[in-house]
Amino acid sequence: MTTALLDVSDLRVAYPGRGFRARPHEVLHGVSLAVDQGETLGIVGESGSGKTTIGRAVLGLVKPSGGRIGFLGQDITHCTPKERRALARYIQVVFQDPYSSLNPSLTIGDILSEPLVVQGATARGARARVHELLDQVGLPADTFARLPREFSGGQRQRVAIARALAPGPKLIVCDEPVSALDLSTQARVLDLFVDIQRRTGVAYLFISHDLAVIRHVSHRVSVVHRGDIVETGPAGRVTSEPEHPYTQHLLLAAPVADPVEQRNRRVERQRLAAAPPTAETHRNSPLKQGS
Ligand SMILES: Nc1ncnc2c1ncn2[C@@H]1O[C@H](COP(=O)(O)OP(=O)(O)OP(=O)(O)O)[C@@H](O)[C@H]1O
Repeated sequence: MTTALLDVSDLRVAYPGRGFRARPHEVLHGVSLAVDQGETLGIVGESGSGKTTIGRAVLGLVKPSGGRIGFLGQDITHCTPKERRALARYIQVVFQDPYSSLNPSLTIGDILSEPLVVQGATARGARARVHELLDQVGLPADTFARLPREFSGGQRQRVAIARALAPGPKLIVCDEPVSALDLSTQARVLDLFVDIQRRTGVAYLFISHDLAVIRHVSHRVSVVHRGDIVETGPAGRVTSEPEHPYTQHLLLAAPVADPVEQRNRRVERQRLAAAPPTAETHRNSPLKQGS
């Protein structure tokens, strides 16, 4: 049996309650998922469902109240700060906002060199590696000496991707990495993620509220609803023939260009809301035919 790269089982996270004697508020109720080497697991769900909290727990940014997070067979649920710093060599992150995630006073060259020098690279070695990374994410060599403010959102997100790639990680947690970008830039950046994975074999835990984005990049998809995973399966199947009523609702709520299709979906959504589907109604659903 091969060990999954990331193996999360029965993960629970509770945030502190607000106010005097308020009780902790549990937002993940026992989430289990696994990501294999070189695989993309998409995490999709509505706002507030707990997607970001899953990513933050994997990154060690929130403390689980229960469950286990394994990485290459090691238990990383409760790491010390020192162990967490060592793990940064293997687990990296790309956040949503390319504007706030880069230090505005450093050149791109310095931003990208820093993690390499921390790992022990010489200034010359780091410089050569940064040029390689810029090339890998499709940015010109003169990017090195420039500041983040000189770049568009899409270009900044390419810098953020290069920074995540710098230590040669095995897993990147991507938290809504294209949702601040316009549609055509989104498509190019998503293609870049796919291309980088082909070349490097890195795995992604890819978080998005957008089913179309998730479908584009994922091998498998887990659907999160109110702190639980309600469905996991191959991306094509989950995003076109969902089994769980919540995923069906999510698919019907996604915007489509064709106004007739949009109307059909609205009617189907209302029907689903009025009567949760049985196996029979699901078989006859328009989702099974058109999407
Ligand atoms: N630091 C925090 N303190 C208290 N509650 C929090 C905190 N962060 C998130 N929550 C709550 O936890 C729940 C899950 O939030 P989370 O950000 O994980 O959801 P999400 O699916 O990523 O949503 P979005 O797509 O809007 O970011 C929400 O009810 C949210 O209000």
